[in-house]
Amino acid sequence: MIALDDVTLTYPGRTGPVTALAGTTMHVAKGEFAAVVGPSGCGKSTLMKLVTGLIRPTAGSVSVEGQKVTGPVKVAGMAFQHANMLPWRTVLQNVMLPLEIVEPYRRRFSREKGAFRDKAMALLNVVGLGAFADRFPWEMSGGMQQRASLCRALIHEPRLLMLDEPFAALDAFTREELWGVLRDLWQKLGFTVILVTHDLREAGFLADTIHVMSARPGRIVETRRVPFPRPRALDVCYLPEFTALVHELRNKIAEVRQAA
Ligand SMILES: Nc1ncnc2c1ncn2[C@@H]1O[C@H](COP(=O)(O)OP(=O)(O)OP(=O)(O)O)[C@@H](O)[C@H]1O
Repeated sequence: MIALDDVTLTYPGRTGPVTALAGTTMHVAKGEFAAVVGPSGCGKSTLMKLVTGLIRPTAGSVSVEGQKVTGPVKVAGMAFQHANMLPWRTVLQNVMLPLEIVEPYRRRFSREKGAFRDKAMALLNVVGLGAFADRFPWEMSGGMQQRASLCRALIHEPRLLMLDEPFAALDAFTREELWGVLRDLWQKLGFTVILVTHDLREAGFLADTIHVMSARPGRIVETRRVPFPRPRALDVCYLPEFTALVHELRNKIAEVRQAA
């Protein structure tokens, strides 16, 4: 579904060119949950921008669903570390926002507002926010806002969900709660995911495949399949095999940081 082949990305930079990625190759199958981990500044966000078509590769190719990426990718939904809810809109209105912007929903919006509203409410119910639809974001906790942000990313039924450290700003308990929310949404809706994270336990719990990047200029130095069967419960994180996986990933990242 997603293919990066031998991708190089060089930013012009204010004090001279900065090569963020060099020779990056990564493939993600349809419906797969992929995680990308690596040292700080290795180009993870750059990789996300390339897949969503916000920037073009300097060399190599990026394709989504067999189509070369040449501009913003319509099949993708996105969520980031900060929920970035619009404070003057209620939670429900925030979740419905993409339907006012993204075609083909945009042209149908005024006619089908009732049906769209039902769709947004259904998603809010899945993430446990049904009763909070008419609240404003500033009346809710960070975890609740991040749940709403996942709904907003999924409201236009994207086939690809791009997540750039979506839970990094949350406390450990809320983060684990949200892992469960994301796991359930993914199992129910079947989209493909690329999750950028610094949290190796998060990657191990959620992903089918974990791609480890080298220090800048980033490339994928290892791809690990996560062997734990699904559906996964949080208990999986306490298995010795899980701890061993996290250790191996941590060692690999330490190694690539030292090599930089
Ligand atoms: N617009 C830009 N111009 C110049 N350099 C940039 C630009 N954007 C990113 N970079 C540089 O490219 C490298 C990769 O950046 P990127 O944000 O993709 O890394 P990252 O892995 O997401 O970082 P982090 O883990 O800290 O979030 C960094 O060294 C960064 O300083």
